This record gives sequence, structure tokens and C-alpha cells, in this order.
Amino acid sequence: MKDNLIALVGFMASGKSTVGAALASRLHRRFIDLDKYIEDIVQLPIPEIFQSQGEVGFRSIETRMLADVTATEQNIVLSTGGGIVTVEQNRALLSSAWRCVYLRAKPSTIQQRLEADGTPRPLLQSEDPSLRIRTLMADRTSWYEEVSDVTVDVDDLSVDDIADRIITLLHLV
Ligand SMILES: Nc1ncnc2c1ncn2[C@@H]1O[C@H](COP(=O)(O)OP(=O)(O)O)[C@@H](O)[C@H]1O
Ligand SMILES: O=C(O)C1=C[C@@H](OP(=O)(O)O)[C@@H](O)[C@H](O)C1
Ligand SMILES: [Mg+2]
Repeated sequence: MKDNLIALVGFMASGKSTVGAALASRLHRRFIDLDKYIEDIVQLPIPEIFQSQGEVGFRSIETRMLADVTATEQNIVLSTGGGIVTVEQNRALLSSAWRCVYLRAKPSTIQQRLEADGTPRPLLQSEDPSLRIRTLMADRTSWYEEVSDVTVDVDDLSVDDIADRIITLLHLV
């Protein structure tokens, strides 16, 4: 099972959705972005799910969808949302059933990428987004490390170079 299921984890705006699509295309595998998958099933954009059900409600949907994808899919690349590792059940499933790649980015890189990006992130709606990024990152870093088989430092790499690096690190060629 592990060879077939590749998941990208890491902080918001580290590049999981973008790199996941590029990696899947390189490997001729299907790509699933878990946030998009959730939006399609719930029929609401992520910020509206946060608004109506709160973070706890969103996490419970996310956990159910990760379990669904794990049980039903094969040969896919999955881009997760940055907070998936905050739930112990998700960490257990990612560790046991997936080959996980941690896209590690510095807070300064995250901030730069957010400035140029159109995807709204409800958890970063703050008077001091920079502090929020650092605090959330400090909370989550050890969990990204815990579930991952390999790590790629993405700060100075293009999307294609990151996909290349993943293919090499996971011995996919
Ligand atoms: N390696 C990269 N170099 C430059 N920009 C990138 C890179 N990876 C992603 N981006 C940009 O950063 C933003 C966030 O990427 P995204 O894939 O949505 O991250 P995530 O899914 O981890 O939140 C997007 O605007 C994307 O185009
Ligand atoms: O880190 C988080 O808690 C979240 C990350 C988002 O995905 P990206 O990591 O793709 O931005 C999305 O799942 C939601 O806004 C919550
Ligand atoms: Mg994403």
C-alpha cells in the first residue's frame, strides 16, 4: 500500500497543491488535493466551512475524507492541508498507509508566497499574520517530521526541481 500512496505535508503555502499536481503529472498518477476534494463533497469553499462549522467542524470532515481517500484510492499523489497533522488519527494513518513528503519552508518564504497567492486561509486572518505563521509553525513542525519519510527544503527550489527531488528521494525512477 505504501508505495502507491504518496502524500505531501507541510505548512500553508509551502507548495503542496502546486507541487502535488506537478509530481502526479510527472509520475502519470492521479492527483487529489484534499481541500478541493472536501470542497467538492461539502459543496462549500473552505472559508465557508470554517465560518459555519468552525475549525473543529472542518477537522472532523478532513479526518473523514482522509480515511475515505486512504481506503478507496491507489496510485495517487495527495496534497493535504497544512493542519492535517494536528489530529492524532490523521498522523497515525499518514504514517502507516502513506509515503509522506514534508515540504519544509521558512516563515519568510511562506509570507512571500501568501502575498502572491489568491487562496484564502482562514487560520491566517490575523492582525499579525507573521506572528501567527511562526506560532502555528512551532506547534506543527514536529508533527510534519513525525509522519514524513523524506523532507525537501523548498525555499530556493522551483516546482519542477522539488518534483525531481521527491522522485529521487522516494526512488521512484
Ligand atoms: N517552489 C515554488 N516557487 C515559487 N512559488 C511557489 C512554489 N511552490 C508554490 N508556489 C506558489 O506559492 C503559493 C502557495 O502554493 P500552494 O501550492 O497553494 O501551497 P499549499 O498547498 O502548500 O498551501 C502559490 O501561489 C504557488 O504558485
Ligand atoms: O494549515 C491549515 O490549518 C489549513 C491549511 C489549508 O490548506 P493549505 O495548506 O493547502 O493552504 C486548508 O486546509 C485550511 O485553510 C486549513
Ligand atoms: Mg493546498
